Amino acid sequence: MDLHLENITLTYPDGDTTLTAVNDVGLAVPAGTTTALLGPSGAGKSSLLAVAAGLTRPSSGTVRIGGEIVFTPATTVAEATRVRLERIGMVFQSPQLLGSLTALEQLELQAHLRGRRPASLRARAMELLDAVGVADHHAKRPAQLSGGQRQRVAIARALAGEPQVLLVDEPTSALDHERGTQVVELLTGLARETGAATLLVSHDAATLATVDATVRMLDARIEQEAPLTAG
Ligand SMILES: Nc1ncnc2c1ncn2[C@@H]1O[C@H](COP(=O)(O)OP(=O)(O)OP(=O)(O)O)[C@@H](O)[C@H]1O
Repeated sequence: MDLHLENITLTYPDGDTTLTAVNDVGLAVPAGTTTALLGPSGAGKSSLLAVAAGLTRPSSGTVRIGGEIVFTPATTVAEATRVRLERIGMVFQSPQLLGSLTALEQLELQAHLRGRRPASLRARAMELLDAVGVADHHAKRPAQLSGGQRQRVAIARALAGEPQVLLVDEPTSALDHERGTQVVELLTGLARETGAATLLVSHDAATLATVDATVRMLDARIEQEAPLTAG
């Protein structure tokens, strides 16, 4: 489903005044496509992602998924949590896997928590681990995996909940250029395959050849929106 951020403003209290982290930002991510959010440190990227995830209430503006308003300044924590559980997948900069579970179990737990009951939960989880290239490691715990493998498991785990929207914070920061490019390519392909509207924050423009669009933030505003040329 499409993700729409409409007129999003987010301010934080800053002493006697307020700091505007996101200033009247509009952004549309069509279903099945990937948009990369670029910009210097402090531009407001993580703040915008937090609003899109319902982790932070916007000061003004609305977030829609598939046309339906899901987050506004009035959304309660309980409502936001429900929407996040049912509709949104998240991948954080550091993969935040559960230390005691194998790669396969991380996915099974996620699907279970989200009430997903595919005919064969295990088969679907294995399919996703295969899609991200770590099926051979399905029985390993996080400590037995490399940083890149953990990142891939985290991506597969986010998709195990069958999210309509996938939000990804700096997926390549712990990876070298080649692996970073592979992970972005993987995310772009999975978004297309699953129909998830994917928004990914990145510092590394060089890894973004396969995304559908890039958006640059500067001083809390969107600076430009341009489809990347193919290749
Ligand atoms: N919880 C908070 N309370 C107060 N100010 C905050 C908070 N979170 C972020 N800010 C401020 O909001 C602005 C935007 O920060 P944000 O983290 O969204 O930027 P960013 O583009 O993601 O930066 P980076 O690339 O360094 O992560 C910054 O000036 C930051 O100091």
